[in-house]
Amino acid sequence: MAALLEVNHVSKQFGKDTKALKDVHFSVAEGEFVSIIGPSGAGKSTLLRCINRMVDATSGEIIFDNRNVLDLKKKELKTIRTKIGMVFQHYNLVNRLSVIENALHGKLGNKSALAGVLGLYSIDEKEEAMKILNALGLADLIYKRADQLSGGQKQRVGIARALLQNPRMLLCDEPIASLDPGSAKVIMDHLKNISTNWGITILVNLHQVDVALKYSDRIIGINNGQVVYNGSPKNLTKDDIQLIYGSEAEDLIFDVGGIHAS
Ligand SMILES: Nc1ncnc2c1ncn2[C@@H]1O[C@H](COP(=O)(O)OP(=O)(O)OP(=O)(O)O)[C@@H](O)[C@H]1O
Repeated sequence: MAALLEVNHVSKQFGKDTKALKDVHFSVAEGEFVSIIGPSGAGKSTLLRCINRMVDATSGEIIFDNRNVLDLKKKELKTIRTKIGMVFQHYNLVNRLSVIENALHGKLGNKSALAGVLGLYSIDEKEEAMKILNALGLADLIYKRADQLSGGQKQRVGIARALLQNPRMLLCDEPIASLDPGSAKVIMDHLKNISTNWGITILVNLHQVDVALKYSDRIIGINNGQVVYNGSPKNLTKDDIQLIYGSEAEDLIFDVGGIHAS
């Protein structure tokens, strides 16, 4: 399948000394579900942020839908960002607004500033929001304020908002790190369904190796800003885990249990 995203030799340096990404190189096919794993500080969030230019890479190329994201001017960047939805660990909802108002914020990238400020949404947009909220099991909660929701419900609103952009890809930065195991499973099942049945490409940062093994078409392992594993979950060995996590690996191998012997 054709690559939707190509990350070509991307490096990112913060200040004089911090090399957060070093010559990172991989591609992602349309509709693929790819997990990025690695220890704290490995560069996972920086990588996702470079892809939608929340952070500017120091060098390299990021080709999304045949355009180099790093070359885009403000207006083109705004257009391409509507095609790249972002899902955050802490949801980034507006607490005083309702579920449906938060979800409709996904449409703001396509609107004039005035229409956005006035909250002017068409009937079609509202119907689309209802359809997506229904698919995410939120139909009964549409008028509830965001600050009255559970963490798992908030994250589903965050996903609905991202889907209302009509994205081709979702970047999910630790989407289950603040959730209990039950809510985490619901979120991962929704993300998998969005990739498999809606054809939307998913790139997700995860701390949990067992979750990455269960849900991913492919795993990218990062250590100290470098890609040290890029392959199928089926082929991930204890040696690969050791390479990705270094001294933290022993606990993880114990937790993951079923991982293949190298
Ligand atoms: N805005 C910034 N300014 C300076 N250094 C930064 C900045 N953002 C990240 N870093 C540094 O870049 C490196 C990679 O950080 P990043 O947050 O991408 O790692 P991570 O793998 O996502 O970690 P975690 O799993 O803990 O979220 C770290 O050394 C971090 O301190």
